Amino acid sequence: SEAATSDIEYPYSFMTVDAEKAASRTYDYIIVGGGAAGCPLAATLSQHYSVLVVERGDSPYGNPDVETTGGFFKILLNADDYPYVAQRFVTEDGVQLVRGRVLGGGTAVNAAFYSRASQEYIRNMGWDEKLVNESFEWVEKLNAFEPDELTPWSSSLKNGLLEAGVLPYNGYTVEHLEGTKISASIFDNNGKRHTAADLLRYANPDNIVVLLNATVGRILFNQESGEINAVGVEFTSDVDGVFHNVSINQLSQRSEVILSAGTIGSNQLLLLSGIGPSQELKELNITVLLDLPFVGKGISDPPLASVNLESPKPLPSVSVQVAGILDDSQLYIEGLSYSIDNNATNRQYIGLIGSKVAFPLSRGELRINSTDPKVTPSVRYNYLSDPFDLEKCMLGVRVMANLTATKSFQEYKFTSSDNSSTFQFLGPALPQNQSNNEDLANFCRDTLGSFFHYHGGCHIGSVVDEKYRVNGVNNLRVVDGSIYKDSPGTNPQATTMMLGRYTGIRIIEEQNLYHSTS
Ligand SMILES: Cc1cc2nc3c(=O)[nH]c(=O)nc-3n(C[C@H](O)[C@H](O)[C@H](O)COP(=O)(O)OP(=O)(O)OC[C@H]3O[C@@H](n4cnc5c(N)ncnc54)[C@H](O)[C@@H]3O)c2cc1C
Repeated sequence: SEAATSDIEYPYSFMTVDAEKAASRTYDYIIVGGGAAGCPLAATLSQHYSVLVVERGDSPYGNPDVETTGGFFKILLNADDYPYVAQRFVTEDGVQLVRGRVLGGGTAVNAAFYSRASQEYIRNMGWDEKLVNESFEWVEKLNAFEPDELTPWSSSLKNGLLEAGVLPYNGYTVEHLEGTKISASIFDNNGKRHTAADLLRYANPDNIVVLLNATVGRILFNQESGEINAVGVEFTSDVDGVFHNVSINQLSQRSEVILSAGTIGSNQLLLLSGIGPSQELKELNITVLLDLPFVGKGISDPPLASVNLESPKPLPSVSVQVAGILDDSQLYIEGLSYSIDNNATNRQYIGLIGSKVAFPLSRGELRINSTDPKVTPSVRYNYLSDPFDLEKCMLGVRVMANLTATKSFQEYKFTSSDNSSTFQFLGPALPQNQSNNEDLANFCRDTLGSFFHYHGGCHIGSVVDEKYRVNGVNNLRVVDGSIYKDSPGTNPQATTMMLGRYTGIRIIEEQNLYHSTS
């Protein structure tokens, strides 16, 4: 399919595909990637500084796959052909994942569940709790909606969790609370998705340019008196097909390039720019700018075990509305329903229950094996390699078995001619005997998947400092899910959008401090 052309009307006056024009001036901040973190960060910085966002994907607005609830499943099925809104990749472990390739990033292609990280996580990140709360509220004003009703599958899940003892019942809340809760969705009650791109409504339109269909290939630097300074980025535009360079305002000492290209994209861009483990870079003939051995190391993705039950009655396709949080927040039980078109007359309705190990100890690594920024690097998460993760996964399978044994799930059984009723599974059946550890472990391995909450690789300390500035380089920060060593536990988008806003405010504060002391 064709890339966007300049005559498409965008809802924001500052969105453009005119690469030449966008690159013809300098900016205080160049943000690479307009995803969950990049959009709120850009909107916030534009209140005081000039900002360019360079996003490889197109606009999410007017795209029914992005904007409607049913689109989510289509995205998962169709994620492949360039330049579709999602890009499929398969990890070295063999798990199929996708990445957003559209303004809004993951928030434009995800399962929409909106839930804040726990107070404990916020404290462990060293974040200021007051500013965190204000930043969450800022996001939620535009992007978080209380569902006015639960769909049949979500109701069964909620009631089943309560019957199975995942207590207390916390009702509707965006807070992280142990027990069973309904949380917000980034779909509103008319079924319209609100991506992180909506947070650009907060931007100062005179101070921001959002360039679409433009893929950054590397960061540009100058080196003076032994210092490495980021000065801009090089990108290619899908519209004019040529390379462009764009620079930060080098007269201002505080201008920066900020990577918000997501866990895969930000690690990849550091490596493509010569910042990373020197041996790996040399193997690809990339000139080493800075040997930073931990770039791409320690990445992680919470493993998921799941069961797919066929439903005897139609179920609407819906994303996640309910979560059971248990075992000291180590386990998250969530579910959704979808349908499969077998042929014109036969539609299969499926309810999925997934159990996620929230804080896995297994770690992996990301390596580039191509110098083409459009090619997803090779990633290995080593899912379930740590015995702790397997143990937690097995516990999750027991919970799912208890859940399906509750009254609330009996209506999903099929009755046979001899009047016996059984579940029909799409994929592996839940183990019959929950005390057989081997069966439980096999179920974890056979159904191994992901809710796409992968993160890490630019960890605080080893790659970036506590303000997310890349160690050993001036004017370069990373602000997105790649800074998380541990996952936010819950589904990460709320925390990552909050992080964009939070860091924007922090940068403005740093600048004010700088101006008032200089
Ligand atoms: C299928 C799926 C379902 C999910 N379900 C949920 C859910 O229900 N709830 C939840 O909380 N979270 C969910 N998530 C996770 C959540 O969406 C992500 O954690 C979050 O979007 C990550 O934010 P980020 O800012 O780190 O990266 P992203 O949001 O991925 O943003 C990165 C952006 O950078 C752009 N980019 C990358 N490389 C380049 C480059 N070289 N040049 C220019 N631009 C570039 C990308 O196109 C993208 O727009 C899901 C994710 C997926 C993929």
